[in-house]
Amino acid sequence: MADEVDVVILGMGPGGETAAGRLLSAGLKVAVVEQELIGGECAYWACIPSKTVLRPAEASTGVGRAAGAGGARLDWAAARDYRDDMVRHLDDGAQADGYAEQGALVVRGHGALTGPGTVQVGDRRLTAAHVIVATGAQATVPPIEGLDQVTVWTNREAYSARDLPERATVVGGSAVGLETSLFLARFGTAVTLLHRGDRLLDREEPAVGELAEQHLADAGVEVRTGTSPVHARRAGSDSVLELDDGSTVSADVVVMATGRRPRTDGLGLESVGVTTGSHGEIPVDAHCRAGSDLWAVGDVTGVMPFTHVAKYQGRVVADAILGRPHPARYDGIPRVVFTDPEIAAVGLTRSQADEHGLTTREVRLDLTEQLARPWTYEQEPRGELGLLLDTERDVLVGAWAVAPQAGEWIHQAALAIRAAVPREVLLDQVAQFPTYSEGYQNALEALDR
Ligand SMILES: Cc1cc2nc3c(=O)[nH]c(=O)nc-3n(C[C@H](O)[C@H](O)[C@H](O)COP(=O)(O)OP(=O)(O)OC[C@H]3O[C@@H](n4cnc5c(N)ncnc54)[C@H](O)[C@@H]3O)c2cc1C
Ligand SMILES: NC(=O)c1ccc[n+]([C@@H]2O[C@H](COP(=O)([O-])OP(=O)(O)OC[C@H]3O[C@@H](n4cnc5c(N)ncnc54)[C@H](O)[C@@H]3O)[C@@H](O)[C@H]2O)c1
Repeated sequence: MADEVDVVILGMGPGGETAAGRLLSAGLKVAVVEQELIGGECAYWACIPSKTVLRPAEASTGVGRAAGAGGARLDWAAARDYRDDMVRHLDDGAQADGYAEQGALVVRGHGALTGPGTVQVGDRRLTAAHVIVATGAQATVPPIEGLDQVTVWTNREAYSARDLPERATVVGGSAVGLETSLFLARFGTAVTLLHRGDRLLDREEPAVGELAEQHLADAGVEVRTGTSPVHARRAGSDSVLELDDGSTVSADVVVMATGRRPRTDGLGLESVGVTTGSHGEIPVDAHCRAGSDLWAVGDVTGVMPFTHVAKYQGRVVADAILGRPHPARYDGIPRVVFTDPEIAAVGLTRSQADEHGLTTREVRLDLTEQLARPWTYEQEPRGELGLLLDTERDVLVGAWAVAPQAGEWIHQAALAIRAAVPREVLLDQVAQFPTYSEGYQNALEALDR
């Protein structure tokens, strides 16, 4: 016999949870299916533990950077204990109880579509008017010969480790690679970061990658660009990578930060006529519709793999199911890397604007030359801001910042881009004093000159 509900949600990471919360509040009968832990990758092995252990690292160096303060000491055991509390000791019992109390049918196990509106979880069959696929993504490890001989970590091991290695080789020069390198280096690991491209964060403006490399080097990370591992081998207790430039790197652990792939294995997509895209993603329209009464949200859609996007898409789908559809827009979505200082960006890069045929003007501002806040904040101030203006529409289309707390104050640019706020309004807007946000006005004025 089948359990009949209004909506089945496959996967309870941030995307699934957001949709579930909204649909349950509206009084719908919802079944939530989870094969591991309610909360998903983000809550247990990604965003939450990584930001939790990066924070003491930032705070302790921040103390040293503030004149008259000093003497902060990092304590890995204490940081780890707090991290373990933050990830609920990998126990989602309270989450399951919470959903059950809200009226959800909580089903444990791997869910697979068996046809339109039907899902099989073990020997349990669910039928529903709508199915939302929110199964996320998993770390990919490149097929390097010999890798099975060495100690390999992905984000899961890095952010649940009890003990940290003395030496680590991190492969991948994007968000996970940068954050993990900084976290390990701050807690005393000797880190070599390998990146096959010429510049870190190569989807961002060139200046961003250059600043990222400089700040990581300042934190003691050895950054090696333009090289990748081609072979791995064990030498005693060492995990050795042989690189394509003929050199080798030895460490206790190799951390693979080489990207993620949508989780669609065994999902039964063929039973509902869905074919995945070239990166394994489930293609969706602007309402996150993947088929007739079939929806997909979060990393599995390959749209923008961030928790805030998964949550946004969860809202978009819930609203569509509840009869108040609105298309998702992604032009004002911030991208942040929690290094020290933080790296934040939103909108288009110059080369993307060129591809769109936009006429643009850009400005890059050293905030320490014009603002008071970097100097009141730390004695060796840091901070740069870049803006990209569409000169025909006279609105911002891109922004980036590499500066303390940039992830907090990028939102002004995000809203300006999303709402196409006219430049003259932005110029007339007043920021309180002193703040890094004042940089927007200086940068906009510099654009005029
Ligand atoms: C190290 C790291 C740090 C990150 N930090 C940030 C950050 O600071 N900010 C940010 O915005 N993003 C961050 N991200 C990205 C973020 O983790 C993802 O974008 C987010 O988790 C996506 O949410 P989701 O709901 O799509 O999927 P997930 O969080 O992956 O959840 C999917 C859930 O579906 C379940 N599932 C899968 N298949 C099935 C099935 N067939 N049946 C039942 N259940 C299933 C899984 O067990 C999982 O619980 C980080 C990623 C990594 C790796
Ligand atoms: N703060 C945040 O919001 C945050 C933090 C961490 C991760 N994330 C998200 O999680 C996702 C995963 O991050 P990521 O950094 O793992 O993935 P990514 O896809 O952004 O970057 C993968 C990196 O690995 C490299 N790489 C891939 N294959 C390789 C190979 N065979 N040899 C050498 N290098 C190789 C790529 O050049 C790239 O630098 C991203 O989409 C990211 O946005 C977000």
